[in-house]
Amino acid sequence: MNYEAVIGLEVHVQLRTASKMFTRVAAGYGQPENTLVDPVVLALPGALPVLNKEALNQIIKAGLILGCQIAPVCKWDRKNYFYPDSPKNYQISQYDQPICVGGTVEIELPGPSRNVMGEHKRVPLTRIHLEEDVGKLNHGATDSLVDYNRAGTPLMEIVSDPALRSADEAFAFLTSLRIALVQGGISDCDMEKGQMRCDANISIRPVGQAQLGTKVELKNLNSISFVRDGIAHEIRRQVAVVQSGGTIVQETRDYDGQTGASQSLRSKEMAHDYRYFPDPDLMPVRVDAAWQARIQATVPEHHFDRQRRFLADYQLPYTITSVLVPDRALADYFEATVRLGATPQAAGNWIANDLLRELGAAQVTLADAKVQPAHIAALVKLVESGVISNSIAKEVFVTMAQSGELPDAIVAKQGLQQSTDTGALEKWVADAIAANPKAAEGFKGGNEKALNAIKGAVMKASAGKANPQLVDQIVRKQLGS
Ligand SMILES: Nc1ncnc2c1ncn2[C@@H]1O[C@H](COP(=O)(O)OP(=O)(O)OP(=O)(O)O)[C@@H](O)[C@H]1O
Ligand SMILES: [Mg+2]
Ligand SMILES: [Mg+2]
Repeated sequence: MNYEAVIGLEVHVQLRTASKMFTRVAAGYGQPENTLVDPVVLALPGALPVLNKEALNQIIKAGLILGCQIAPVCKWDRKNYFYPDSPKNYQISQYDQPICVGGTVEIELPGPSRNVMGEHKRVPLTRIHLEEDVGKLNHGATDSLVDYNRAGTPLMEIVSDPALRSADEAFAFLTSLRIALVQGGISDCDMEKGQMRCDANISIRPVGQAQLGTKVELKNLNSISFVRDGIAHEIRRQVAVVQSGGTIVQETRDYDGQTGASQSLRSKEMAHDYRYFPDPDLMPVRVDAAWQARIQATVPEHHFDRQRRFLADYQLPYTITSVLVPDRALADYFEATVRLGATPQAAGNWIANDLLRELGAAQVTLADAKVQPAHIAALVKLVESGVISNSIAKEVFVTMAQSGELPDAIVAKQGLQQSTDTGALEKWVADAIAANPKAAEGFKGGNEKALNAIKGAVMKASAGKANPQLVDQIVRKQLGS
C-alpha cells in the first residue's frame, strides 16, 4: 500500500515591538534573567493588563501581507493551564475569534536545477491569532530556574491548514513565510533566539483516502532544516509503524535535530482542557476599515511578486533574482542602481556577485557598504562606453569597495583608461605576433581560435588597458586578413 503524508504547521512568531503585549516593560532578548518584568508580567495581585496597540498593528499587517481577512473586532480569551513558565496560570490568547482568518503562504518548490524557477503553490492558512509568550525554564541537574523576561512578549500563532504534502513543502513554507514577515518588519524571525518557532503536525493516509489520519505533533524544531528533517523522519516512522501492523497514536513527540531521533513527550490534551473564557480584564477592540487601510498602505510588495517583476521588467536571470529578492534592502539597492541609469543585467551581476563577495570578505553589512548604487551605476557606464575593460572594472570594484572612491576618480588617478593610442597598440601587436609564431601560422591556416593567444599577449603587455575591439582589428590587419 502507498501512503501520502499530510502536514499542518503551527508557527509562533514574536512581534517586533518595543514593549510587551499588555504592559510598558521592554520586550527583549539576552538580558540578565528576570530584569524585563513588572507587576503585570509577574501577575502580582491587582495588576491589570493594558493593550499595546503596536502589537495589534503588527499582527494586522502580518495578516494583510498574507492576504487574510481581518476580523472587525479583536477579542481576548484566557487559556487556563498550570505551568511554572506562566505566573498567571493562564495565557491571554484568542480562542473563537482570531484576529486574522484565511490567507495563504505562497511557496516555491525546488526547481529541476539551481538556475530554473521551481513550481509555485499557495498553502492555505486557517487562522492567525495573537497571544502572549511565556517565560523560560532553565533546567539544572537537581532543580529548574524560571526566567520571565520572555513572558508577555507579543506572539502570533500562524496555523496552516493540513495542506502540505512533504518535508520539502514545509521547508519552502517556512522559508517564504520568514522572508515575508522580515520584509514586512513584523519580526526578525531569528529561530536561534526563539523569535520564530514551529510545531509540525504530521499524519499519513493511504493514497486516495479523503479522511485524515491520526496526527502526531513534533515540537522543539529550532531551525528550518530541523523542521524538514524531523518531518521526513516522522513520515518514515509512521509508515513503518503502520506497515508492521501497528496504529498511530495521537501524541506530541520531541525531535532531536542533532541525533535525528524522536521520542514521545505526552499524549495530546483535548482543547477543552484549557477552559477558555473571555478575559474580563480586557475590552474587545474594534478594527475599522480606516485602521486597516492605514496599515495596508505600509505593506511592502510581496517578495515573489517582486521576483516576477524583476524577471519580466529587467530580464534578469532567475539565479540573480533569487539572490536579490529575499533581501529587501539588497533588492532596493539594485533598483536604486537601475534608476541611476545602469543596465539592469550589468547592475544585477555586480551586486549579486562582486558586491556580496566584497561585503562578505570585509564582514560589512549592506547598510555600511562604501560602494553605493551611484558607484555601480558609474562603473557600468565606464565599461559600456569602452573607457575601461571588464577585467579592469573588476579591479576598480575591489579598490572602490575598500576606499569608497568613485570609479571615475580611480580610473583617472591610476590611468586605467583603455588605450586607443594606435601607435602603442601596433607595437604591442607586432611584438605579440613575433613572440607567438605558431599562433600566427595557425590563424593563417584558418584557425580563428589561434588569435586568442596573440590578443592575450597584447592585453598582458598593455596591463589590460588595450581596447579589445581595436586589438582585434590591428591583429587581423597585421596578419594580412
Ligand atoms: N490529521 C492531521 N494531519 C496533519 N495535520 C493536521 C491534522 N489535523 C490537523 N492538523 C494540523 O494541526 C494543526 C492544529 O493546530 P491547532 O493550533 O489548531 O490545534 P492544536 O495543535 O490542537 O492546539 P495547540 O495550539 O494547543 O497545539 C494545524 O496546523 C492543522 O492543519
Ligand atoms: Mg496551536
Ligand atoms: Mg499544536
